Amino acid sequence: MIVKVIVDIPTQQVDRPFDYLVPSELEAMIEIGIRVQVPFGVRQVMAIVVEIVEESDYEGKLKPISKVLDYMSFLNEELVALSATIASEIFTFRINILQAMLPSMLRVKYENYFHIEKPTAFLDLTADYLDADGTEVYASESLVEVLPAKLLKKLLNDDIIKVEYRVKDQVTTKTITYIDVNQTADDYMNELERLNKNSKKQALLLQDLIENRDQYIMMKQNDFLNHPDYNRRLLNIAIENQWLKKVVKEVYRDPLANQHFEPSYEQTLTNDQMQAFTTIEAARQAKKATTFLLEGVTGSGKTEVYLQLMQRARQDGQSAIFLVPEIALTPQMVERVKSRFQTGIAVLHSALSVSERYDEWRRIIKGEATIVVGARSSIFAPLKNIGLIVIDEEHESTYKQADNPRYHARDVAIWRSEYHHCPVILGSATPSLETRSRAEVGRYQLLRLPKRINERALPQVDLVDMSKIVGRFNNDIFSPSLIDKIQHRLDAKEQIILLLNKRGYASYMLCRDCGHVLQCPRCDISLTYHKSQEQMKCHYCDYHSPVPHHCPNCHSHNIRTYGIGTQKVAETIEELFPQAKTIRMDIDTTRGKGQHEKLLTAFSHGQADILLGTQMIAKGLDFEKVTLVGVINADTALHLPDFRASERTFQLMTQVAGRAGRGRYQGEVIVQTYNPDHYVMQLVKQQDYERYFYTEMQRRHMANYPPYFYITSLTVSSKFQNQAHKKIYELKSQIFEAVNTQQVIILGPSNGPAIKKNNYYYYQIILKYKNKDFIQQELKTILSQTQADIRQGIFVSIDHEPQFFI
Ligand SMILES: Nc1ncnc2c1ncn2[C@@H]1O[C@H](COP(=O)(O)OP(=O)(O)OP(=O)(O)O)[C@@H](O)[C@H]1O
Ligand SMILES: [Zn+2]
Ligand SMILES: [Zn+2]
Repeated sequence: MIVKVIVDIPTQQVDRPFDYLVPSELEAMIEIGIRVQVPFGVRQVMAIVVEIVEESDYEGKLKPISKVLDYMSFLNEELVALSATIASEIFTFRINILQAMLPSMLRVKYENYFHIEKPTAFLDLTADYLDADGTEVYASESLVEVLPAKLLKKLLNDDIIKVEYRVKDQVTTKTITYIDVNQTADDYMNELERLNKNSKKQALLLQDLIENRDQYIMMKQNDFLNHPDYNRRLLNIAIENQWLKKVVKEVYRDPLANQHFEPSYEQTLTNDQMQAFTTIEAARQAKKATTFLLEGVTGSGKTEVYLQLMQRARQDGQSAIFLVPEIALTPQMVERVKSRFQTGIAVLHSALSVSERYDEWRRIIKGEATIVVGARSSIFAPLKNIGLIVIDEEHESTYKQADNPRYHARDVAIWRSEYHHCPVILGSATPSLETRSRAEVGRYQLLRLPKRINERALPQVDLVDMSKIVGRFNNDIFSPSLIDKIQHRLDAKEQIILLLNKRGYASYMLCRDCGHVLQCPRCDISLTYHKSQEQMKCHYCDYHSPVPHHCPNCHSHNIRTYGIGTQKVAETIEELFPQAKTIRMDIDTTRGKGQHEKLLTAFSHGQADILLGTQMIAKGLDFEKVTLVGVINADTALHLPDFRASERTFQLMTQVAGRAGRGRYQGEVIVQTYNPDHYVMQLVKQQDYERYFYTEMQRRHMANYPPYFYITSLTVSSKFQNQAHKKIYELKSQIFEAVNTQQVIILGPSNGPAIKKNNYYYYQIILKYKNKDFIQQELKTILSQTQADIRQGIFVSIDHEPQFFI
């Protein structure tokens, strides 16, 4: 057997398959997508099997692979083939894509352990190879050395043993402590007779052990301790006297096992929903890889359409992928999927432990989970026979990976759909301009849900001009009209969502005497004030320092924080509405695992009147009693130097406004802004996505921005400013000479000082072009030079369709 592998060396020269011999004893372990270790030059490297062949074209003598690193493959043929396409489309190496496709737990240092699931079967089958009969001994990597690969494979396939990944130096296994009986009832009788008459509790326990001995067999320690007459001291005595013994067992926890989901049933679709449903369902049945844009206003029932379509796919034995922008922010969505389907769902959540995640992947590969819910990287879930891919809130920038490999989940979804001949749904109330314009020209099929469910009205949006308010009232946070509306809703016992738009905005520290702003010494930005930890922090690197009491520049004590944080707003709410209960959601209050969910559940159960938060509260929430949404500061991000600044502002405002009035009561929205005449604010007020789309398209057209032009950014970074500076100009002239400058517009680098992040200096140029053919080859050339650049300490990155700029 010969395998073709891609080695884990990200350079152009080796970005192709290499042939290796498989020693016959390892053949049984080989699968496509499995990681192996191979000799490469003078060293051993990791490699991924991309093809299994019988013969090689290679002239020389083939070397054998040294080791098999996995016991099961997390990739399949489809994904391995796709990795080549993606790599060439986004200017990176194939190994980078393959690595990104693997579950993240394989990217950390881990050890394999074997857990023996079926001891009897295990002992029967391995009797010829193992002399000891204790199964514990073999529950480690050493099993590989003792058993032939074929047998090992059989044990794994038949679930007799299971591989468990444990992160090195980190205990991830969860245990439960049991207590167990250690003597016979007669023995307990004897003990009771010998017992000092004053030991009442002990007597009670022994009495019960005599009468109900069976109940103490493998009893959970907690159950014992919860017994009203027992306590820890008693347990310790019982163990010392050997009446009882302790047994510690590992548990494999299904992250969703303890959660109960009320089953939800299919709703009768509205006419608009029905139309979308039947069109997409027809494409699925006809095995057409059509991409649909489901453009539906907030609360129009997009999710119900996804769920019913996934249900149909499942009924036909197909699988489905459902992508959400961020799992932690969308607990309600996960709950809706769970409660509809109950079983066979894998939720790929970054907060899962390594072993939990391993279990989820294994269920996907074994076909036990056919619906995968997750964020961006779940688009690589190794499902077979996909019948539908859904990308909810398709406009979110989180679908594009910000660092290498810079893939966009939407593109991957469309490629996969072509392989599986299945439809893709891109859903949003505010589609990205790229997507909406593709629907315009027919590359995607546009389906609309223009109305809310049950003909509910969209909430009324009012703009409040803050420039007329600041300084005239007691506080600069709430306008009188917002205060008025909040009071009104509180009186009516309805709920309120308040958004503090922190995008492009932070609290910094400024000296009132000399104007000095506290800066990060390693980066080019001001430090942000974090009240909860009383620290100044850098948002680019991990630099932090205590809050200074005097200005480091002029020593004045007149140094203060500027800008508002959620904490400050929460304090103001408390002053203004002492009777109201507020839940605050921001990075500080949601740090713990499951914390988002807890806060949102509390709010949905009516345990608070006001939900105050940053943009994390804008997405997908469906609370029926929310009738007022207040945006405290709408335009902090409007003037960022980014051509998508207004698009993002429009999307955020529309999304958050959409949280109001989803139930029986009419909703309203107050948007506080310093730019009430700005077209974005006007269109937010009118809640008119279509008008917004055409207006914005015109602006993009005039400035030659996407979707009229493609954009690729080239970023150079180095610890030495002059080196980075020199390199960016070299690249610029290299491109200038190689391409037709009628076809490719080169912008930058900007004349300002270099951006400095974490002690690296950054320069960027932007390429704009209408036709990829004019630039493709040159970008590949630049990619092929990167290895040589790295040796000189210069990092060049190519970002096709960047979401953010430096
Ligand atoms: N056909 C239907 N009949 C009755 N209720 C429905 C129907 N479809 C959806 N709903 C309900 O209407 C509400 C809004 O629907 P849903 O959350 O699916 O809208 P959405 O378009 O996904 O919302 P958003 O994009 O604003 O998050 C939900 O509470 C949902 O259960
Ligand atoms: Zn910094
Ligand atoms: Zn000063």
